[in-house]
Amino acid sequence: MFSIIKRVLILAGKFAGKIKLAMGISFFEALFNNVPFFMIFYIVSEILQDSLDRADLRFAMIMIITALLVQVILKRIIYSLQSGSGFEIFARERIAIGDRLKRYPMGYFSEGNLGYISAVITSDINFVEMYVMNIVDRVVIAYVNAVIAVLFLLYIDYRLALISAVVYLLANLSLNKLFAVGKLQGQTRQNTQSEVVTAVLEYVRGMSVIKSFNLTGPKAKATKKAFEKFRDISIAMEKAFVPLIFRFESWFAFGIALTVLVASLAVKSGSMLLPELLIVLIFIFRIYIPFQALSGQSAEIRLMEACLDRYQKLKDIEIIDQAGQDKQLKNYQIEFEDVSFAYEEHDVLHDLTFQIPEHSMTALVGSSGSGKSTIANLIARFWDVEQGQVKVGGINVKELTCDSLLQNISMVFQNVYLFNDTILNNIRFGNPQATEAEVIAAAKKARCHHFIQQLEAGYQTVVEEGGSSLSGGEKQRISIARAILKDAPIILLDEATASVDPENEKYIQQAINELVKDKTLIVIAHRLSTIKNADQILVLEAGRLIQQGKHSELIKEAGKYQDFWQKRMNSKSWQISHV
Ligand SMILES: Nc1ncnc2c1ncn2[C@@H]1O[C@H](COP(=O)(O)OP(=O)(O)OP(=O)(O)O)[C@@H](O)[C@H]1O
Repeated sequence: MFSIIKRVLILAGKFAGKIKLAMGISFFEALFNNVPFFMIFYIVSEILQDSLDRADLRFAMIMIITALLVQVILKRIIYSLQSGSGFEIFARERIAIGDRLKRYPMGYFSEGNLGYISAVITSDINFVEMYVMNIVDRVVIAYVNAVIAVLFLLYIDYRLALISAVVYLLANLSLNKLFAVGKLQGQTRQNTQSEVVTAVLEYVRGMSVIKSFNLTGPKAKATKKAFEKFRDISIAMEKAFVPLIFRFESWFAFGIALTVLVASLAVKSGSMLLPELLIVLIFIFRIYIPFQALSGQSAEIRLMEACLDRYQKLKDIEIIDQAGQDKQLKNYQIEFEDVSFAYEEHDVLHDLTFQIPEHSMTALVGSSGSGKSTIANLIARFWDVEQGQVKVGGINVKELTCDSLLQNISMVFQNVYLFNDTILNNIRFGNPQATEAEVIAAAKKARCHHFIQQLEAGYQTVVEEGGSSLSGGEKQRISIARAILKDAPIILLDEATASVDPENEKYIQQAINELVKDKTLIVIAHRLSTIKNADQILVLEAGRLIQQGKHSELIKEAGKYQDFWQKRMNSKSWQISHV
C-alpha cells in the first residue's frame, strides 16, 4: 500500500518535498476532521453528568466552526501543493521520456512495441496523472484516521482499542493481498490495452490497403477480437476481486459487532459509562469508513501500480548512447572496418570494409535486400554493430552521443514523414532557430517555394499528420528543404524509386543538387546519372561488398555491376521506345 506513495515520491524528484508537505498537512486535516465527534462526545458526557451549561455549548460550537474553517484552509493548501506538483511531475516525465525515446535503438520501435509505447505515454501516464495525488491523499487520511481511532478507543477502554487495532491489522493484510492480486491483473489488463492500441493503429494506418484489397472484414475482426479480449480481461479482473473485497469488508463488520458487544457488556458490568457507550456507538460506524474506502480505490491503486510498472519498463530500456560523449567531429570521412550486422537473428551485412572520403559522393548499388539502407542506418547509429567498427571523422560512432553524431547528418528518405503542423514549422524542424526568411530561402533552394505559395495559407498551411495532404514529390521537396536548412556536412540520401512525374522529378533533382553541394554524400542510388557521376560506387550483394570503384572502371569489369548497368540501360531504352 505504501509502496505507491514511495514510488510517487521517487518519481516526484524535486517535487517530493511539496508532496511530503501536503501529506503532513493531510495528517492535521484528518485530526481536525474528527473535532466535531470529539465535541459530541464532550456534550453528551456533560448532559449525562447533568453539568452542561452555556459555556460548554459555546466552547463546542467555537471548536466545531474553527475546525471546519481550518479544514477548508488546509484542504486548499493540500490541493494546490498536490495538483501543481502532479501536473509538473508528469509534464517533466513526458518531456524526459520523449528525449529518451530518441536514444533507443530503432529495433525497439518495432510494430509490436508501438502500441505499448503509445498506450504508456498516453493512457497510462494520463491515468496516473489524474488520480495519483487523490490516491496519495486518501491513503494518508485512511491511515491517520486509523491511528486516531485506536488512540480514541484507548482513551475510552483498552479492550475496544485492541479490537480496533486487530481489525485494522487484519484488514490491512487483506488489502495487501488485494493489491498483490490486483497488480498482476492490472498488468495483464494494461498489456491487453496495448494490444488494442496496436490493433487500432494498424487498422487505421493500413486503411488504404484494407480498402483497396477489400479486406475490411478480416482486419476489423482482428480489431474486434482485441476489444473483446480487453472486455473479457476487465470482467475477469472484477470477478477475481469480489471474494477479496468481501473478506476485506467482513473484518469491519466483525469489528463493529465485537466492539458493540464488548462495550455493552462493559456498561453492564459497570466498567464503562453510558455516554461512553453512546459515543462508541456513534463513532464505531464512522471510524472505519476512510479505511474501508480504500477497497473502492483499490481498482485505481492497482491499475496505477501496473501503469507505473509499465512506465518504468519503458524508461528502463537501455539507451543506445549510454557510453557516448559529446564530441566535435574534425572531419567527415566515414569508415566501415570489418562490419558485420544482424537484425536480431537475421544476418544482413558481412565483413564490410570501405571508406567514404569527405566531400565525396558514394553511390550504394545492389538488388533489393542487399543491405543498402542498413548501411545508412548504421552510419546514423540507428542500430549498433556487433562486429567491426563504423567510424565518422575517425571516431567510432559508439563513442559519440546520438545528438553529437546526428547533428552532422541529414537524412532524406523516400518515406517522408511530415508532422501535423504548419509547413513553416515542418521545414524549421531542420533547424529550430532558423528565421522565417531562412526557412523561405531553404524552400526556394529545394524548389518548393512556388507550390507552397499557391496553397491557401502559404507557409502557415497546416499539413495533415504524415503529410497525406501533399503529393509524394512535394513531401520529398519539403524534406529536402528541411535538410538544406539543417546544413549538415553528411547527407544520407535514398533516391526515389517510385515514379514521379517528369516535372516533379526535375524539381527534386534540382533540390538535391542544392542540398549536396560540398557535402559528404552517401546515396542509395537508383538513377543512372547519379551512379555515373559518383566518386565511388559500392556494389552490394547479399550484404557483401562485391565491387568498388568509379563507373568508368566498373563498367569495364565483367561482373554484377556490368550486368546491372546493361539491364538498366535495356529497360530504359525499352521504356523510351514504348512511350
Ligand atoms: N528493421 C528490420 N528488422 C529486421 N530485418 C530488417 C529490418 N530492416 C531490413 N531488414 C532486412 O535486412 C535486409 C537488408 O535490408 P535493407 O533495407 O538494408 O536492404 P536494401 O538493399 O536497402 O533494400 P531495398 O533496395 O529494397 O530498400 C533485408 O533482408 C530486410 O528484410
